[in-house]
Amino acid sequence: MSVFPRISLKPEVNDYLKNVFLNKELLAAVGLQEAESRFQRLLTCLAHPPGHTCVRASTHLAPLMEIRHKLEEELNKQQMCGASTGEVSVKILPHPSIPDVLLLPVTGPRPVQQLSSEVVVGAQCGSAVLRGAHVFAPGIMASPKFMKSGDVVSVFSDLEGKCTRGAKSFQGKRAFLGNGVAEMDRSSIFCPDEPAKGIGVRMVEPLYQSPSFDGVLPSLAFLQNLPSVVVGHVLGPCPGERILDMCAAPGGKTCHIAALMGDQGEVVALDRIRNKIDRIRQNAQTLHLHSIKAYCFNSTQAVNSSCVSLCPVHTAGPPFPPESFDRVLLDAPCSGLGQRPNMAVTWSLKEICSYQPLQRKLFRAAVQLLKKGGVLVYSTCTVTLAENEEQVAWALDTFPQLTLQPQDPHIGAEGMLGAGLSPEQLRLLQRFSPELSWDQADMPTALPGKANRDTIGFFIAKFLKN
Ligand SMILES: C[S@@+](CC[C@H](N)C(=O)[O-])C[C@H]1O[C@@H](n2cnc3c(N)ncnc32)[C@H](O)[C@@H]1O
Repeated sequence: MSVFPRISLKPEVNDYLKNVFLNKELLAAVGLQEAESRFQRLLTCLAHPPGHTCVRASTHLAPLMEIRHKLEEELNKQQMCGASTGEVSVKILPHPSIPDVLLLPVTGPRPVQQLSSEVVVGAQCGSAVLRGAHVFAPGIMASPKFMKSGDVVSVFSDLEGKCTRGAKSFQGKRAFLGNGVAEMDRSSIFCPDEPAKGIGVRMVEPLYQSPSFDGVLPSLAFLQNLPSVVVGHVLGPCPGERILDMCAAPGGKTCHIAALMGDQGEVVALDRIRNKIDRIRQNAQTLHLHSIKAYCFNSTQAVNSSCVSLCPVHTAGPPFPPESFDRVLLDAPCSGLGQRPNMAVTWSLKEICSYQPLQRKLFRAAVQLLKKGGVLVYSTCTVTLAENEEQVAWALDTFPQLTLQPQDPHIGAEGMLGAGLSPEQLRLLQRFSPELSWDQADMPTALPGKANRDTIGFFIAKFLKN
């Protein structure tokens, strides 16, 4: 049964994306029927959560199997206390080829009966609930007039952001997420004097079942999408190196890089949004990582060409002299169209298309800041050609000193046709394309086999500066 049949897009965005997936090169290679079918599968799978929860284990602090065991104990304890949404004992599997990844199955959609008492949450909160979270009070938009702690309610996601906070009911476009028990009265959730914090509704019958990780072994288990963990490994940082993470907040990849270096060396993390810098620092502290230096800075301006040899390299913050870093990660701001689950994108085509120029400005800075012989990794969590393969074609044209490099691990698909790249170049790219296997006979039905294919949409390119 398909509960959220398709992601909802503005018609102009739908047409744009359809043209991407039905581009001439791809049509010539796979034919109209297969290209159409991939696009339709994409729209369907984006609305559903991946079939697993991916945990990056802090193997710089403890061996993987010890973390796996502790996590199983904790999550099973939670279930026995009735605090979790699960019914059967939690089984955690190590990823077959990535040494710091643990996988937990997500099951669903399950048949759940809708109730008359309804709570409506924002779309972002709704996506988190579909991935195993409880409903946190700030995410609640509407609740019944007399809702008391202990009431059993059905939870819905407001797909178009049209529900006003504090509403008593909502009839707009929404999706059912499952049933839960209110942990707060309505008056506390919408208290005008003090913003509500903590769990507002504890999910007991979620449509998609997976353990809630709220506060579980925070220093040892970090929730991260599988392709994002792959990025850290592809970058391949070594102890003692100096690494730049140009768009770093909230710091998931920054912390992974520092962990892979055994916390030896320096990881410089930049982000242009001030309050997000605290998240990077908090995450670094929670994961006991000391080699991270986080700065609020616009990375398009991170190169200081006038201070080539004057500035002491390892002490100053941004801007940096050219060729300051051994490796650079550009995990670029993007249109985010690969994110799952995502039931509705309300952005206009203009917004979707606004990222390519910014990504190029950031890329120029990245190339300048990288030492000769250094590695640059470019990644996005979107599915357009304009932000992925076309950027690679532009980069290879603009910077003759860059060459594409093989990636390790390479567990996703190759790059997508449509940007004029050669078959050899496409093979060096890594695109996570859930639509290739969604609903197909060759999709493994169980973990760990399913994990590499049933991911968010994501793109990774690795360059060497010669
Ligand atoms: C895809 S998110 C990064 C996610 C992060 N790498 C992680 O793994 O946790 C992109 C980030 O780029 C930041 N950003 C956007 N424009 C920027 C700029 N000009 N300079 C620095 N950061 C920027 C955004 O604030 C956002 O946090």
